[in-house]
Amino acid sequence: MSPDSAPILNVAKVVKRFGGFYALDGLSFHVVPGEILGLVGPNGSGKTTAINVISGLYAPDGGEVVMDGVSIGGMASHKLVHRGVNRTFQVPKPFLSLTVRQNIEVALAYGRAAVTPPTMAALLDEYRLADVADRPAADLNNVQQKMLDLVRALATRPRLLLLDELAAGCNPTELDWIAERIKALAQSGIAIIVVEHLMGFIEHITDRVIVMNAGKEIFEGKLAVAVQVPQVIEVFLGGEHAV
Ligand SMILES: Nc1ncnc2c1ncn2[C@@H]1O[C@H](COP(=O)(O)OP(=O)(O)OP(=O)(O)O)[C@@H](O)[C@H]1O
Repeated sequence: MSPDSAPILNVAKVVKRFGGFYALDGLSFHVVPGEILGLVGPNGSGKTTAINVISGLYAPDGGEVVMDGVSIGGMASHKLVHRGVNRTFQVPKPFLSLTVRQNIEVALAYGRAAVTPPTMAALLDEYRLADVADRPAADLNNVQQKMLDLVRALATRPRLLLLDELAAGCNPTELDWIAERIKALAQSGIAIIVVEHLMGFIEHITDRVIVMNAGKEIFEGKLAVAVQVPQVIEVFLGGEHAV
């Protein structure tokens, strides 16, 4: 990442309410092309809601989501895919009765028309799905389902990729491999926002993190610095541990 790059995404004072509850309460951050930004915070702090708003699943109730200078808050997910925004889900959502190959074919056909698509063979190979290419997605194990979810997103040629707990449930060898894949994607210029609870993984792959609590950012910077900030320690460990 070049720190001088213009942001691809600006999230400015975004609010998302469910009834009277503020899941996002004035959240602001930005991400630049080629950057891996971590969104971390305790359970319920609003990380997935932020991903859901940016990817068009929810319309914000306030504030602005701006991509390439255009306000995209509330834009439908399929339109955002064509602008280059795509995501993975905490619980992957492939077409279970379609084969792995068919799932990827759908995504390839749906992706940004102006950008040359990656080949099926490369996607299957790079994400270790070649052996199961002709099996229904329902047959895949957890890691394979997650990789299929990632490949479906990549097949649409995103410029902004949102990864929601992609690494959860993976063993250390798989984590290393996934970390290298994500870093390679960022090096190709994709801006990546990663939501994870695995702090070692986050430290290894991110350039910066936003620490969230109660729908707001309470820290922005390196994770190694974040873990020394009393307010961050307090939200992760509880008040009695704060220094
Ligand atoms: N559709 C919804 N309806 C009502 N409340 C919701 C909805 N989605 C999220 N919330 C609430 O908003 C808050 C933030 O949820 P969110 O899933 O964004 O947190 P999170 O930081 O991703 O948590 P986790 O780390 O456990 O995944 C939680 O209190 C959650 O219960």
